[in-house]
Amino acid sequence: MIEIRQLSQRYGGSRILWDVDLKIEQGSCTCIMGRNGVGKTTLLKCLMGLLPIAAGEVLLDGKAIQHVAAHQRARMGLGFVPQGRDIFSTLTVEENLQIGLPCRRDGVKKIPERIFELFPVLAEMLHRRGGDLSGGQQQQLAIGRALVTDPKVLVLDEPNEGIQPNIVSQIGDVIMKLNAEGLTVVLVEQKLGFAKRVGSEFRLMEKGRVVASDSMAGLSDELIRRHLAV
Ligand SMILES: Nc1ncnc2c1ncn2[C@@H]1O[C@H](COP(=O)(O)OP(=O)(O)OP(=O)(O)O)[C@@H](O)[C@H]1O
Repeated sequence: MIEIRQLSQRYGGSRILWDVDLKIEQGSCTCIMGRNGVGKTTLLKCLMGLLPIAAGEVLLDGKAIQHVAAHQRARMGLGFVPQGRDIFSTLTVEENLQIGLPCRRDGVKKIPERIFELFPVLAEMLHRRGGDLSGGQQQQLAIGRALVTDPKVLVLDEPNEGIQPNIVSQIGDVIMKLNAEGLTVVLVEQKLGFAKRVGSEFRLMEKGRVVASDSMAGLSDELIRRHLAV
């Protein structure tokens, strides 16, 4: 479904991603893991078209999209929940959700009820300003906003960073439910327990390269010790 081939990326003079090869299978929940600074966020931004790439290919359903603009990738079915959430703090919850509507391929102009079934708190807070929500509520709003686009793939960058445990657990439930319904999920995740709970696949990064790829059951103690332990 998604294939990244020989992708390289640099910030100015420093090279961040080195010949990254990565496959994401349709219907999987793939966790991209690795220590701080190995290039996980940079890789997601390259996938989403938010950063230019120096070399390589990004394919969605066999079609090369590395030159396609970010807003068009959203229309093609890539939904993104960025690190830090990027909620519009002066807009209401409803307005934040409506931002996703123009990306829909089916022309639906109303926020689907499903979003409020998944995250009831968003219905309760509909007319509050985004900036007035707690961190956990903002994260639910960011996921809701991505789901409003009706994505084929939901891409999340550390959705649990700085969030209280009961909301982390709710977010995990929602991700697993959506994945069980067929939504492909790509997730940058540092929390090992969460990754093991929701993920079906892992991709391990070290110094700008993917160094191990397998089903989650194959994430051995040795790989954890070598590439994840701090
Ligand atoms: N805008 C930028 N300009 C220059 N260097 C950057 C920029 N953004 C990130 N970097 C550097 O690129 C490298 C990879 O960063 P990236 O954020 O992709 O890693 P990460 O694995 O997502 O880390 P974290 O888990 O801390 O978010 C780091 O060395 C970082 O300092």
